[in-house]
Amino acid sequence: MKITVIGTGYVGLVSGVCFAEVGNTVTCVDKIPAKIETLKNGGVPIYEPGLQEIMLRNVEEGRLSFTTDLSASVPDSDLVIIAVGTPPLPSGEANLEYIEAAAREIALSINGYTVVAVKSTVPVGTNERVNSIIASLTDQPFATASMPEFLREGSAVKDAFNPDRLVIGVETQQAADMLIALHRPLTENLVITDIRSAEMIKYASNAFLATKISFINEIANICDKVGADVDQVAKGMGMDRRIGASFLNAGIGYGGSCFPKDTHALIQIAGNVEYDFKLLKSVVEVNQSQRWAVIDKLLDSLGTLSGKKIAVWGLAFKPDTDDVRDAPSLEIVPKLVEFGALPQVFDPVAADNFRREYDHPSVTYAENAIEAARGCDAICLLTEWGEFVNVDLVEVQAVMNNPVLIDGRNVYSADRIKATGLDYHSMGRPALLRDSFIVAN
Ligand SMILES: NC(=O)c1ccc[n+]([C@@H]2O[C@H](COP(=O)([O-])OP(=O)(O)OC[C@H]3O[C@@H](n4cnc5c(N)ncnc54)[C@H](O)[C@@H]3O)[C@@H](O)[C@H]2O)c1
Ligand SMILES: O=c1ccn([C@@H]2O[C@H](COP(=O)(O)OP(=O)(O)O[C@H]3O[C@H](CO)[C@@H](O)[C@H](O)[C@H]3O)[C@@H](O)[C@H]2O)c(=O)[nH]1
Repeated sequence: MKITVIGTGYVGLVSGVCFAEVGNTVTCVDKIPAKIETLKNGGVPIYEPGLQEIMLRNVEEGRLSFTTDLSASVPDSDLVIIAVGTPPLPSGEANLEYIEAAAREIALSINGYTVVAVKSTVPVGTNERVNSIIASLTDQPFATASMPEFLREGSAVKDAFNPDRLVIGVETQQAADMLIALHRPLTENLVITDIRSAEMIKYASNAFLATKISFINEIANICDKVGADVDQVAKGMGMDRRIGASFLNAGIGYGGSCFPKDTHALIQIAGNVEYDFKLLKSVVEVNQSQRWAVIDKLLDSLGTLSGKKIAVWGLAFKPDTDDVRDAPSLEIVPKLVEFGALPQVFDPVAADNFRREYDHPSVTYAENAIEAARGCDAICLLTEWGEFVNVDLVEVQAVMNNPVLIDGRNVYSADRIKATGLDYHSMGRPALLRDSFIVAN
């Protein structure tokens, strides 16, 4: 099958590589010449473990190419996938200008029967809008489809090749047959449904995962007060298959390019049909206040933050990515500065992206975890990179001015903390350091 993918962000690039790997001929298009230049030279404009190797192999074997010229590849394609951004508008609604522009460009280039599938996360009704834009600009035969993407940054390659399920929203059997054939090599778990339901599945999935995170974070806050351990609570809950163990890691809340944007968008989608999505509004509110828990714990430990050197470990919204979109660090570090603190920050790959979003003379950039900790009055771990998880805590304590460690992701065991004299604070694990705390793994 000949496929054009429009947009070379995470979704466009990873799905382009994935569909090439299973035997299709794929052209990835982006309107940013620098991105296409990087890709043509064998580079990857995003940080995604494992992607480059598969990408280069598919280029070498002639199944994958890159261009800025949409009109050159669309006419030959059986399938055109729209994977452009849908960033939030100030109202929280998804900005659909890139989707609509792509639909117009596709309409002017299609030649013969083509399926146009939207992979971007879009509100219910958007595929119908894409359909009417294309229909208004061409008399060529086409069908539209919704193919929401469920990959996670940092494990995008693994997710793309081992999906739990794939969702295909279609309205003709011909389009269904084509898209089933395309996805079968990846999984047997295909949900073939109508377009509106497919669009909704994506938002509902992200909103539910965000709900799990805010739920366990509130349980963590209660554990902090009643002297329990949220990790043990999550373990005990998660073994019930009706609940499931994943997405119950308490911490400083969710960030990234999807959960914050998509929860706000779903609240708006509901509001547009006069439905007040009370539960999801609370999920968002809990997530916001969870970020301040780090500051509260610092204030409890240090009294004041004015003039204090605070090491910040991790700036990316999660490990294994350089993405800082809606990262907790982008609110926590400015708040530290507002309180008069002097943050010493370190992230293995996201420091440049962070600095582009927030640059302040009070912030210094360290070369590694130990250098960030040197002379500090406290450390805040915001992202659970391996470098922080596996650090020698005895060495860390030795270089600090004052041994306070706020573990925003609950990564350290009781044994490791007890081997130090660190004044350790986690998110909902006050029971951890009690002598009577016994756990068997
Ligand atoms: N990032 C993720 O992990 C993820 C996962 C699942 C779904 N999604 C959804 O997928 C969509 C894309 O996300 P992303 O993070 O890959 O986006 P992104 O913003 O990183 O990349 C989008 C790319 O599309 C290009 N583009 C925009 N209009 C174009 C046009 N007319 N022609 C050619 N190129 C064009 C842009 O230049 C940009 O490079 C969003 O709706 C997002 O919510 C993202
Ligand atoms: O138990 C957990 C799990 C995650 N997080 C946080 O939640 C955020 C999102 O994490 P994750 O879901 O792993 O990353 P994303 O790449 O944002 O992926 C989500 O968003 C994508 C874009 O829509 C979807 O495709 C994925 O299925 C969905 O998991 C991060 O800040 C994590 O730190 C927690 O705090 N606790």
